[in-house]
Amino acid sequence: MQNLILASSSPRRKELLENLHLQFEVSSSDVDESFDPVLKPGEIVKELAHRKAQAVFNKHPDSYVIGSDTVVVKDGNVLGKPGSSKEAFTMLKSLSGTTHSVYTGVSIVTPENVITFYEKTEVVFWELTDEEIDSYIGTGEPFDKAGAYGIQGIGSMLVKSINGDYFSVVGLPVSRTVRELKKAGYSLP
Ligand SMILES: Cc1cn([C@H]2C[C@H](O)[C@@H](COP(=O)(O)OP(=O)(O)OP(=O)(O)O)O2)c(=O)[nH]c1=O
Repeated sequence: MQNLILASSSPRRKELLENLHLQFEVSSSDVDESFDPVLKPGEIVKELAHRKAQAVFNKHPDSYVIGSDTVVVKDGNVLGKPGSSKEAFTMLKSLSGTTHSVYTGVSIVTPENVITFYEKTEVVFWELTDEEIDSYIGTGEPFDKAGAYGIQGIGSMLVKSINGDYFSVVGLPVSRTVRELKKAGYSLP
């Protein structure tokens, strides 16, 4: 049985992979999450996902390791996690009443292969009043999430529609990940 590791500290990613009833461990390592701003968003999330997976693989070189990274992109600006309430407000205000893209990169590093891909999902937000934005920030939910919202939580109230994989917005495009894992040589139970 091959050893599977999710290289992530995100409780959401763990939960999404658990839904598949696969046996895996969780391990994360601090990687530098800075990126070259001239890169396209798909390349950024692939690079960061690969960095996360490779760092854990280096410590467990006989394992199958999955790393992932999510960013929100609005008008060419790449939004990560907000560092303050003010930044969360600016992010949510920019997303209000418009469409943005969520990019999630996934990298699978194994003793024989490296497979890295990304998924893009379009998300449409309702028009939000400043009061609605402030009260959402007051819930504390935005702070550990790219773009300052969580579609799976109270942030679901902000979302009018999506086009693409819901699970990718939450942080891991599970169905594509499993297909790529199989291609990488992982035997599903
Ligand atoms: C847009 C959006 C993002 N997110 C989360 C997914 C990611 O956890 C987070 C983006 O930060 P990431 O840097 O991708 O991940 P992370 O730091 O949480 O975890 P790790 O690097 O250890 O794997 O934003 C949601 O939970 N819901 C959403 O709707």
